[in-house]
Formats: sequence, structure tokens, C-alpha cells
Amino acid sequence: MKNAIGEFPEGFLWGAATAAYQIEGAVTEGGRGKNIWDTFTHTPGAIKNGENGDIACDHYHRWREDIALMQQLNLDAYRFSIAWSRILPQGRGTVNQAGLDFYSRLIDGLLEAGIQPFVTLYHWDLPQALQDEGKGWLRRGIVEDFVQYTDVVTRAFGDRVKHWTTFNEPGVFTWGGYVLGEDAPGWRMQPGAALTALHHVFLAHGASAQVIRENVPQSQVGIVLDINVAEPASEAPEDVAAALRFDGMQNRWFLDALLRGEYPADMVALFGEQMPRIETGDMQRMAVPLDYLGINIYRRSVIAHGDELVPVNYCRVLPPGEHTLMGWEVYPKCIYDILKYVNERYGPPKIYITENGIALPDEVSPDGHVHDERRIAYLRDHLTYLQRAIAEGVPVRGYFVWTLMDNFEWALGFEPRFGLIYVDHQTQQRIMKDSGYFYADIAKKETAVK
Ligand SMILES: N#[N+]C[C@@H]1[C@@H](O)[C@H](O)[C@@H](O)[C@@H]2O[C@H]12
Repeated sequence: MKNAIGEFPEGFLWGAATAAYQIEGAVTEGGRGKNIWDTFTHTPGAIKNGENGDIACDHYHRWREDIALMQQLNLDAYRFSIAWSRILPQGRGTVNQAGLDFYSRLIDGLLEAGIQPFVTLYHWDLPQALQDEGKGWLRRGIVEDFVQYTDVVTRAFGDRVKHWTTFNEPGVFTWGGYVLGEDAPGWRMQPGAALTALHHVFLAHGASAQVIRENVPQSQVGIVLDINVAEPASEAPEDVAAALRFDGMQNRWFLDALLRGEYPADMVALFGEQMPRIETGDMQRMAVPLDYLGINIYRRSVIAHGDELVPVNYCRVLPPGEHTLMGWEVYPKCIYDILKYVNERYGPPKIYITENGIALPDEVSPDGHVHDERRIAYLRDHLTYLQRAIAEGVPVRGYFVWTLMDNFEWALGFEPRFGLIYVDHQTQQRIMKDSGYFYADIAKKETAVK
């Protein structure tokens, strides 16, 4: 198909992405159990401006309106996550039928609108009961809980949902949740805790993939990683070495483990005593074949030696130039660089760009519109580099903007606006931004030439 950016493969999917906790709200409705983000956001000082996702975008009640907006965007696909604690309020055991019913209605609505559902099983919102019972992902037994959750939802929706992502950004929620304290459950522990949690997530991923394939004929199974090419801040040996350690922690730890069944030797040596306990067969259990790799990409990573983050000892350098409301550099070539990096080293069968977008201080102009020219430029420039990577043979089969609508941006609350659709979080009014009209034009199918 051809559009204003250029030529894309036939069947290329134009989508947008969200996550349950960031948009649904209704946290005490429909039998939903408490999760770790409910707890974390109500912890004083944890979230900017003391904000939380109790209401968020009220998507739980407004999903029909939101599907209509997806149709206006000409979306082929919609990536969303299921809240584990809506399905299994205590994390395991009794299934909440009202939770299944909500997602069933959403999936039926998407299909009726001609939009393919791409489901993420876990986008950071662990049932609080599992956290309370045994420190959440630090307990190896959680793998069986995730298997039960996978079994319930794939039996319920596998007749209509074919694309299943097990985890979103496992590195972020383990490192952020168990080391940096920036994400739920907000623990500041040793990197060893994050590595142990991550090992159990990898095991849960492998076990979940098998259940998905057993329950869903013709399923497509993948995982979403935030991979990022590291550039040394200078030619100084300590910066070059720091960039290699960043590449090891940010990229090879995940790609080697999940695609090759081994942790990278240089990082194993670096972590030493902090390595997780690996039981016989673990590495084979996690390295199950994938139908696709999801990549979230926002920026490049310029890395220098740093003394804080022991033992990886790297820090990010922010180059001059345009920056987003997240304090991230705008560097569109990052999408080309990461796709070439992954394809040349790992050669996954299929890749989706599962998140790409920019946080801006969007405002409604007196004319009632949101003139977000910078987001249009960001999307246009990244898509241009994406098209170049595809033209050079990288098997990218779809692109999902982060995000459909302005939502709860975790520890930063509602201030960073990433949406194609503006949301007034007081009134819940939705307004299509100029970038939404731009994206709708990109995504629209060429009208058949009569
Ligand atoms: N920050 N930021 C925006 C975006 C976040 O809102 C998503 O939930 C994550 O998957 C990923 O970090 C990217």
C-alpha cells in the first residue's frame, strides 16, 4: 500500500496502543480486584501531582465512543492490555465473569468496526493479592498463576483474538519496580531482585506462549521489548565500555535470553552474585519460538560512564536539540537503527513497532482544535525512517502509535500527553488532534481506482 510516507507492504497494519491501567478507570467496578498500581498511586509522593488512574479516561464506560474514534483514525488494529485483576481479582482461583464480559464486548465491538484486537496479557498491573502473598514476581510460583490467567483469557477470547503479547517491557516494570522505585510496587532493592523478578517473568512468558498455542488455533504470539541502540557519548574507553554494558542490559539480556536461551556472558560476569537462581531447563523454557517481536521505540540512547547505577555504571547523556515533555531527545533515525540492529543480529520472523510517539503539552486552541504540529513532524519523520528499514528488508508488518488518547502516564500522572486524541480529564471530552487527522490519512486504504 502507498501513502504520503511511501510504499508499505500489502497488509501492513496501522494501529494505536493503550494499556488497561492507563485508560480504563472504574477500578472498583465490575468485580475488579486491586492491583499494585492502585496501591502505588495512592501512596503519598509516588505520583506527580498526587494523580491516579481511578478514573483515567473512563474507557471502561466509554469504550464504544473510543472505538468510533478508532474508526475515524482508519485503524487496522488496536493494541490494548487486559487487566489481570479484572479476570482473577485475587490473581488466581475464582474467575470474575463481569471482567470477561467487559473484554468480550470490547473485542466484539472492535471486530464489528473492522479493527483487529492485539491483546497484551501483562502491562504492569499485577493483582495486589499476589504481591502481598510473596513479593509478586520475586516468587517463582507466580509462573503458575500467570499460566492460569493465560488459560482463562485465551479460552474466553481465542476464537476472536489471534495476536497475543505476553508481556510489555519486562525490563521496565522489574527494574523500575524493584530497583529504582519509580514503578509499582515502588521497592528500592538491589539489582539482584530485579534480575530474579525478570527471570520469573521470562519463565512465565515461555509457559504462557505454550498455553496460548494450545488454546488458540492460528495464534500469533510475541513479546514487547523496549530495545534501544547505544551510542557512546565520546570515544573515551570508559564511555565505549559503558555503552556496551548498556547494550548488554537493555538489549542482549532480553534478546539473547528469549531468542537464544542464554544470558549474555559479559553481563553474567558483571552481575556475579546478583544473578538469579537458574534451574535446569529454565533457559530452554523461556526461549520458545516467537511469531513476532514487538519493539517500543521513542528515542536513541547516548551513553557515558556513570558511577550511580552499580554494577552497570552507565548514564544517559541528553544531546542538544529538540526534546519532548519526557525530557527525551527527538531523533527519528533511532527507529531505523534499532530495526537494523535487531534484524541483523537476531532475524525475528516478524516485527511490529508496538509503540512510538511523543509527549507534548497539548492545548485546545480558541478554534476548538489541537494543533500539534510537533507530533505530526515526529510521526512523519519516524515513519519515513521506518519505511526505509522496510525497503531494506526488515520484516516490519505493523506500526502502533503510542497512544490512542491522552492517558495516565504512570509516575508522571496526566501531564505528558501522548495521544492522537486529546482528553479533557475533567469532562472526559475527546477531541481529535491535528495529528489524528494526519494519521488517519496515512492509515486510510487507497480507494480502489474505478
Ligand atoms: N513513558 N512513556 C510512554 C509509554 C508508556 O505510557 C507505556 O505504558 C510503556 O509501555 C512505554 O513507556 C512507554
